[in-house]
Amino acid sequence: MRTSWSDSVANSASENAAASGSSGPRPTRATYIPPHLRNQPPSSDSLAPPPAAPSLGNDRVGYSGPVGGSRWGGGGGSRPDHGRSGYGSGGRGGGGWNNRSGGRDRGREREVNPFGDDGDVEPAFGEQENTGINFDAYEDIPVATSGHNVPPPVNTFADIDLGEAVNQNIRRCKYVKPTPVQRNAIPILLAGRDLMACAQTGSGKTAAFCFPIIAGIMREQYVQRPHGGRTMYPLALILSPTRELSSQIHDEAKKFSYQTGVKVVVVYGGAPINQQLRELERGVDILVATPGRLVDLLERARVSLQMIRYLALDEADRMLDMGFEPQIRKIVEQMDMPPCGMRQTMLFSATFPKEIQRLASDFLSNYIFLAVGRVGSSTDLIVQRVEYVQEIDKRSHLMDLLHAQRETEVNSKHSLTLVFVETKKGADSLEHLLHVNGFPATSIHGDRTQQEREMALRSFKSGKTPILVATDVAARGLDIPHVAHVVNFDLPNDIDDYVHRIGRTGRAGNTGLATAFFNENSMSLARPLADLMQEANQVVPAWLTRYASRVLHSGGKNRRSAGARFGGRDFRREGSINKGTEYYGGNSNSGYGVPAGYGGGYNPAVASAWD
Ligand SMILES: Nc1ncnc2c1ncn2[C@@H]1O[C@H](COP(=O)(O)OP(=O)(O)OP(=O)(O)O)[C@@H](O)[C@H]1O
Repeated sequence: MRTSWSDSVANSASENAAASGSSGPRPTRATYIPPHLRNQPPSSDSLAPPPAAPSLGNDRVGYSGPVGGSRWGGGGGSRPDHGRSGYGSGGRGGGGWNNRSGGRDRGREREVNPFGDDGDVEPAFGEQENTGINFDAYEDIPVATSGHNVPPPVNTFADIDLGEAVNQNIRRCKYVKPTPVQRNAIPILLAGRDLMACAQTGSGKTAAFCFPIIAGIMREQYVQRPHGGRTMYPLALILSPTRELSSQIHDEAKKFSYQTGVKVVVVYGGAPINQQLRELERGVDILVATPGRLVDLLERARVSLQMIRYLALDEADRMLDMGFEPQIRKIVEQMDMPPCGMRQTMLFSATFPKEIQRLASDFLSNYIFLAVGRVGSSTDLIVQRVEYVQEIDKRSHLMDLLHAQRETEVNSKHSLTLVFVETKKGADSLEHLLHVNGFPATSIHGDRTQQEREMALRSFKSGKTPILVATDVAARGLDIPHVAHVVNFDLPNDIDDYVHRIGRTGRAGNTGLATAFFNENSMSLARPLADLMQEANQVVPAWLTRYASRVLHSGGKNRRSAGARFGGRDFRREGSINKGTEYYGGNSNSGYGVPAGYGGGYNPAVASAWD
C-alpha cells in the first residue's frame, strides 16, 4: 500500500525522533563508510578491512579540477562517459556492484522501514499489481529526445541494472513497469549524461532522477571525502522550490534507498536548523534542500558541495525563474560545487519555457533534451471545465459547487478538493468564509508557520478537512492521493502555473476534475487556456474561444509561439545555439499534446508564496 505524503511526513518525523533518541554508538566522521557497506547484514568478514581500491589515490579527496584522470575513479565498467572526464565507476553489466560486507554499519540499526511492512520481499517484476497507472496508454505516448548519442529507452525495470536493493524497493513501491519518463531518462542518466527532461505532471519524474542517483552512489566504491571539522560533504544535491516538496522527495528517496546504505537528509527553512544539523552530522550522501536553507548551511560551512557529483533540480523551470535564479546561481556557480561537466546535472519539470531552457543550459554539459508526451494517466483523465464567474460572485459560486459536491459525496474523506487562490490574504479569508459556512476547510500559504503548513497538509490528506485553500506554494510537485477536484478560484497569470495546479489531480491513473473561474481579470490567459484545453480534447466554451481570438494578435505574455508547442521542444533546435548540429536522436515526434511549458509563455513574475 502506498504511504501517503502526510503519513510519510509523520513517519519521517518519528524516524527523526527515533534517530535522535538512539543510544547507539555514533560513528566518527573520520571514517567514511561507503553506502553499499552500511546496511549489509553482519558476516564473517564484516570486520575485515575493505580491500584497497587500486585506482584510488589521494587525488580523489575533494575536487581536483578538470584533469584528465578519473576524479571518481573506481571500477571502469562499460558505461560510456561521453567525454565527462572523471565520471563513473562501475558498469551497467552488473560488474560495478559491490556486495562485500565490512566496515562500520552506521545506518542499519536506525533505519526505519519506510514501507511500514515487515520487510517481505515483493513478487518479481510483472507479477505485482500496479498502482493504477494506465500502462496500456503508454505505447502511444509521444517521446522526443535530442542531443548526441542518446541511449535507447528500456521497457522494464529488469532491463535496468539498478542493483538488487533498489529493485527490491521498486517492488515494495509496487511499481510494475517504468513510466515513459523513467524508461527514457533512467538509461540516459545511468550513462552519465546531463539531462533536461520535460514530462507531464504525475508521471513519475521523482523516481526518474532518484533511481540513477542512488544506483550511482552505490556503485561508487571508496570515495574518500574530506573529514575532520563539522562540514559535511554530500555526493548528490536535489533542489526543489518548496519545503513540502523537498520533504516529499526526501520521503520518496528514503523509500527508494531503503537498505542500500545510501543516506538521504532533507534541509528546508522554517524548521529548526539544529535538528537538521544533527541529522547531517550522522552522515549524508543525498542532500535534498530548498535553496534558502542550503545557502545558510553553506555560509556556516556546515555543508560543502565540493564532492557533489549529481545535481538534480526538480521543478527546474521554477528554480531558474527570477525568484530563485540568483540563489541557484550562487549555489551552483559561486560556492565549491564541481563545475558543469565535472558533475552530472539533471533538470526535471512538466514545463520548460524556452527562456528558461536557455538559462538552464549554463548548468549543463553536452546534454540530452527529453520530452515525454501525455502519460495516458494524466491530463487525458483530467476533465477541465472553465466557467465565467464575475469577481464578486466567486465566493457564492464556489460554495454552490462545494454544496453540490457534498450532495454527491464527492467531498468525502477519499475525495479531496484543492482550491487555488492568488494571495495569502485571499487564502485566509476564503478559508474563514468556508469555515463559517460549515465547510471543513484548511489553508496553506507562505505566511503560515511550517508547523501550520504541515498540519494543514496532514489534515487535508487524512480527509479530516477535505478542502484545502492554497496559494501556489502547493501548485507544484505535491503528490496527494485522492485529490478529485482542483478549483482555480483565481486563475494564475501564467499558463504553466495552471498546468502544474491542475496536475495535483488525475495522478498516476486516477481521474480528476479541474474547474477554473474565468473573468476579465484573467484575460491574458484566454488564448493559452483555450489552446491547452483544445490540445487535451476538452470542451472549450464558445465565449472563451471568442476571448482568445480577441487577444490573438495582441501579443500577450502567454502567447504560445508557433512551432514551439508546449515547451516540449528543445530550444537548441530553434537555431539559437549549436546551429548546424543535428540534435534529434531516438524517437522524435512533433506536436505532442504535452500541456507543458508554452514556448512563448514565460512570465517572470515572482511568486511570493515560494520558499
Ligand atoms: N513506475 C511507476 N509505476 C507506478 N506508479 C509510479 C511509478 N513511478 C511513479 N509512480 C507514482 O506516480 C505518482 C506520481 O509520481 P511523481 O510525484 O514522481 O510525479 P511527477 O512527475 O514528479 O509529478 P509533478 O510534475 O507533479 O511533480 C507517485 O505517487 C508515484 O509513487
